[in-house]
Amino acid sequence: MANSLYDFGMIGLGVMGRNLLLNMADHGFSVIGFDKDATKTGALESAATPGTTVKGVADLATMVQLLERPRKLMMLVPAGQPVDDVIASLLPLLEPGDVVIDGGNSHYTDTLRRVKYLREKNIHFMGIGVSGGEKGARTGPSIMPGGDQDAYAKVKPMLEAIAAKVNDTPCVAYLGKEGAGHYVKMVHNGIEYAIMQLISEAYTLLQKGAGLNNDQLHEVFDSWNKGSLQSFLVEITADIFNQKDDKTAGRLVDMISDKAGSKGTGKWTSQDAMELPVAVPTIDMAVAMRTISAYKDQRVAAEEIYGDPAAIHVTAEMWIKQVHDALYFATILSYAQGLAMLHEASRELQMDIPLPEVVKVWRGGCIIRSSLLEVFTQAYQQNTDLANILLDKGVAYLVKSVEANTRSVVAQAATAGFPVAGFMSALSYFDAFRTGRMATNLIQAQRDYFGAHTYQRIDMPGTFHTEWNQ
Ligand SMILES: NC(=O)C1=CN([C@@H]2O[C@H](COP(=O)(O)OP(=O)(O)OC[C@H]3O[C@@H](n4cnc5c(N)ncnc54)[C@H](OP(=O)(O)O)[C@@H]3O)[C@@H](O)[C@H]2O)C=CC1
Ligand SMILES: O=C(CO)[C@H](O)[C@H](O)COP(=O)(O)O
Repeated sequence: MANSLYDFGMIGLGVMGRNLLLNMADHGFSVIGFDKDATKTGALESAATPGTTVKGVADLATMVQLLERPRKLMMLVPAGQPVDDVIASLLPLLEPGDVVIDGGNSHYTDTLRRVKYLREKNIHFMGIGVSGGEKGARTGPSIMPGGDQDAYAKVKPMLEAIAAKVNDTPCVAYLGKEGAGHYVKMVHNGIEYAIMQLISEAYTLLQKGAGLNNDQLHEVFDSWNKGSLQSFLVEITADIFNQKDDKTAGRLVDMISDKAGSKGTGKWTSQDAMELPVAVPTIDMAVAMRTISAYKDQRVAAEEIYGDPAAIHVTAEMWIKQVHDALYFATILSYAQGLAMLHEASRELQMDIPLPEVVKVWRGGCIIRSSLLEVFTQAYQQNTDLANILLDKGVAYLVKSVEANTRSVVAQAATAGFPVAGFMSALSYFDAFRTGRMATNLIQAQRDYFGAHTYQRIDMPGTFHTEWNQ
């Protein structure tokens, strides 16, 4: 490699950057990575598969000089200021036509700003969502590119080579204009938050409601992963219940604090949904529950005052079946909310997001991959402009098949006092969505009564105001 230039460069050799670069090398690309921490550049080279071409450098200018023109490089650094800092350091080193990719979880409005700024300097800037965590990055992630189509053409063969494959189809596709890649990744993470919240609710209903121990929880989630709930998140949940603690005689899950962290993408999904506007209450609830999880002292004090949930009065066998169905129902509703958000954002923000491609890209490699994505892929084959997957006949059949058990779980959990805001919000969204005439006519009447906000009638066109109670 002494006189040759490298195919691809990576800035930031943390969890994602290191593994994605090694994945590229495994697929025959010569790669070079930069990190300011020399231990990470050394670790990159020593982790490379023998026979692959991988170099680590601790000087950015050296990396840029060693890249084939036009240069193709990606940054995988924390979102926010670090991305702007990297761009500022890169700019004096680049030439017109070079392609710079932000593969991190940046907010799409930052990506829009950076695309514009770098376009003025004839640099192609792309926001690309990457999902799959550490293992996915190494062996095949789901990749969500958006932005400059010419730039995408330059990196497409490499992205297709490293992406996860489903039936030999790479889990990567062009997903829309400018900030679309990061928008789709943000909503992916919003759905991820919702499903994780629902699984944690199923856990409490089975553990505290039916008295299942960790071995039994492992068995239940493992069996669920072999059926209609097959998914990456259910699969890793089964594994988690099996993990022994290396510091005590118990299981690790029981020793982990119940304060859940977050890096922002779930909150952004809720915030941007309200901006559009579109309703994503199960995602909103998932964000809120992580927030409530931080109020540890207050929750412990409140438990003293209000007591524990009451018992569930069905057999464990029946309860497991009902909770399974509620999780299936609410998981479909979480995808429905996220995909409806993408449908609306595509139109409202002129991003041209191809929903049929999004669900195909999510079938493999990503954190929210599940057998349900095949169902949704078929739904979008029937109607490429489907506003909400709940309107698809195949999806409706599945939802109806588990509706009664979902109502039963929500009713019993509410009666007993279990915290199942995710399940409740999914059911509430469903019940509002399937109501042809909601009670919101009364809200319109109230708004007109106190604020002269006007209303529309159902029997004639126009805008009306009434002097109420005259
Ligand atoms: N971990 C995951 O599962 C996933 C993460 N992401 C996203 O990918 C991005 C990277 O995440 P991840 O790899 O987990 O993070 P890590 O913290 O593991 O790695 C980030 C790397 O960026 C470096 N870095 C930080 N600031 C700068 C800077 N100003 N200039 C140059 N390098 C810098 C860090 O160096 P140092 O440590 O020396 O500061 C570190 O090597 C984030 O946006 C994250 O949200 C996306 C999908 C999944
Ligand atoms: O993008 C990811 C997975 O898809 C990252 O793991 C992200 O950090 C998850 O979000 P949070 O840290 O807020 O739970």
